[in-house]
Amino acid sequence: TCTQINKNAALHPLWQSELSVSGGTRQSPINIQWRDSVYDPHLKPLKIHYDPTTCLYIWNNGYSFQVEFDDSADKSVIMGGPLENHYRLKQFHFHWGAINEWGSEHMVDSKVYPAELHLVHWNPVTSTSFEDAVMENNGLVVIGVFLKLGAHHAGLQKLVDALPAVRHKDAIVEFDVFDPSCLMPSCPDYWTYDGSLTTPPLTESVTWIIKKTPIEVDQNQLEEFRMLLFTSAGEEEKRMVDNFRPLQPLMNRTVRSSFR
Ligand SMILES: NS(=O)(=O)c1cccc(F)c1
Ligand SMILES: [Zn+2]
Repeated sequence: TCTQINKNAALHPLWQSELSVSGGTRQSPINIQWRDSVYDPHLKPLKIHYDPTTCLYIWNNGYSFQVEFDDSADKSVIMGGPLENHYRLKQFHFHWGAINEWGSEHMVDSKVYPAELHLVHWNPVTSTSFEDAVMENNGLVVIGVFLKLGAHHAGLQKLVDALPAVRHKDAIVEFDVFDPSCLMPSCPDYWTYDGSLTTPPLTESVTWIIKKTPIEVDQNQLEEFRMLLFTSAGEEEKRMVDNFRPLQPLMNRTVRSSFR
C-alpha cells in the first residue's frame, strides 16, 4: 500500500535522519487540500526567464539526477508570483516511484502523481551563494511540477537520452543548451506555501510554488528514470526508485492559491 511504501521511503538511508528532524514547524512535502487553500488576489503571475546557455551538466547525486546551471549572474531567473525579488536558477531534479501509482512528493487532495520536478532557485539579494541561501529563511524558491502518464514529452526526451550516461551515483556528463521552461505547463495557476527542503539538510528555507497542472510524459520516459541507480559503479546495483519523502504535517500553515 502507499503508506507501506512511504515508510520504506522514509527508512531509505537518505532519510534516516528523517526520524530525527524534531521541532520542524514548516516541513515539506505536504498534501495540498484544494478546498482549504486560500485564493490570494495579491499573488502576481510568475515570471520565468531561463537562458538555455546557462545549462552546465547533468549528474547522478545518489538520490536523483540533477541538471546544474551557471548561477554566477542573473541570467536564469524567476520573479513575480509571491516573490519580493528575483531568484536565480541553480538546479533542477526529479522524484519518482517504482510504479506509476506513486512517486510525487506533494499530493493534491491525496492524489499522488508518478513523478515530480523541482526547479531550485536562490535569493541573490539576501544571500551570496546557494549554499548560504539554503540556511536563510526564504533563501530558496522551489517550483514543483507534477508529471502524469500520458503523451510523449519531446522536451524531456533530451534529458532522458542523457540518463544512461549517468546511471551510477556520482556519474556526470556535460549537458549543453537546455531550456527548462519547456518542462513548465502552460497553465499559470499555482499554490504557494512556506516549507523546507525534502532531503537533508531539510532546512526550512523554501518558498514552495506548486503548479496546479501536471505535464504529460510517456511510460518509456518514466521507465528510463527507473533505470538509474542509487549505487556507484562496482557496488551491488540498487535501482533509483521511490526517492520521495513522506508527507509532513501542515501544522500552522495556510496554502495560498493564485487562482479562484
Ligand atoms: N527536493 S528539494 O526540496 O527540492 C531540495 C533538496 C535538497 C537541496 C535542494 F536544493 C532542493
Ligand atoms: Zn526535490
